[in-house]
Amino acid sequence: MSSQLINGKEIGQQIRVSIKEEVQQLATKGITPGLAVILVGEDPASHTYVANKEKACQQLGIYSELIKLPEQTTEEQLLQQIEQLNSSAKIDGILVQLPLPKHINEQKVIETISPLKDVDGFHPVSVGKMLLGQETFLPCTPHGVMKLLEFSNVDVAGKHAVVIGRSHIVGVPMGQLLLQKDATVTYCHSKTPDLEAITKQADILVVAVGRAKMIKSHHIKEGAVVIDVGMNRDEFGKLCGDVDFADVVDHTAAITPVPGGVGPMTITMLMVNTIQSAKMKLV
Ligand SMILES: Nc1nc2c(c(=O)[nH]1)N[C@@H](CN(C=O)c1ccc(C(=O)N[C@@H](CCC(=O)O)C(=O)O)cc1)CN2
Repeated sequence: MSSQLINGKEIGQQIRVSIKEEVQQLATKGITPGLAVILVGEDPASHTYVANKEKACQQLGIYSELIKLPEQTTEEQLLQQIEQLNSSAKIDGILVQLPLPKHINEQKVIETISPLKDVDGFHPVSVGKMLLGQETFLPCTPHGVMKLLEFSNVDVAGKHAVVIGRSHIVGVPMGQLLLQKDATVTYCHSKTPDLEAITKQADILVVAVGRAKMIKSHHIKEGAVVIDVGMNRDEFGKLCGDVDFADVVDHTAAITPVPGGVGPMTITMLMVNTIQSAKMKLV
């Protein structure tokens, strides 16, 4: 079967063209969107991600502040930093890069960010509104997946979507967003007894488990759409997803690669959320 490669870099780029136009429109009204990114510690991957977020802001004309804090930063110091940004007129969006060092309570940090500036969509207020289908900041990775499906003309309504993974950041909101587009959604997770029996029924399979190349061709229904949210290193240190791409690709109608699939959409959707926040100044 010939499979369509869902190119997140290209789709993200298309979306960024319209973001740039929106930023220019806002400039005519005296508004420059502003994003603050806080990075605590020395995790190399996190350093790369925040550098890419800064670069995206620069390319699109979004004002950005990168606040790098040492590993030993206390929870109290981090919360104070967030409070300052909550009241900064220049900042529309605040993002604290995850994961945080172990001595800091992630949930407390998320709940300190003003829901009005919660461009990650992780605050309980944003999560609640998302579940109710109300307008809010949607979490960037699942929102990015929905955009990939839309731009690839994958109609979700009436399809059986299976989500493997139940993290608060990806799996759970992913299923909700698919449900809101009228998919029939099944969640699978580490306690699901017969994974294959369920994934084999999926018209759309979204995998977000964090285990390199775990999903093989025997998990896939012929002609399924496969979305790989995983980001792992294989035995040679090469970046790979949760799906064994080479084994699966010929059985799919469409599939995202890693790298170049879901990952680039995460940063693009962060830019979308930052603009959405800045636009609230217009009303
Ligand atoms: N506060 C947050 N923390 C984290 C989030 C998040 O959405 N908010 N998500 C991830 C990391 N992440 C963004 O922060 C992210 C991950 C991956 C990519 C990406 O573009 N990946 C590339 C490959 C990059 C590489 O070569 O290493 C790809 O898939 O093509 C962007 C953003 C955890 N933390």
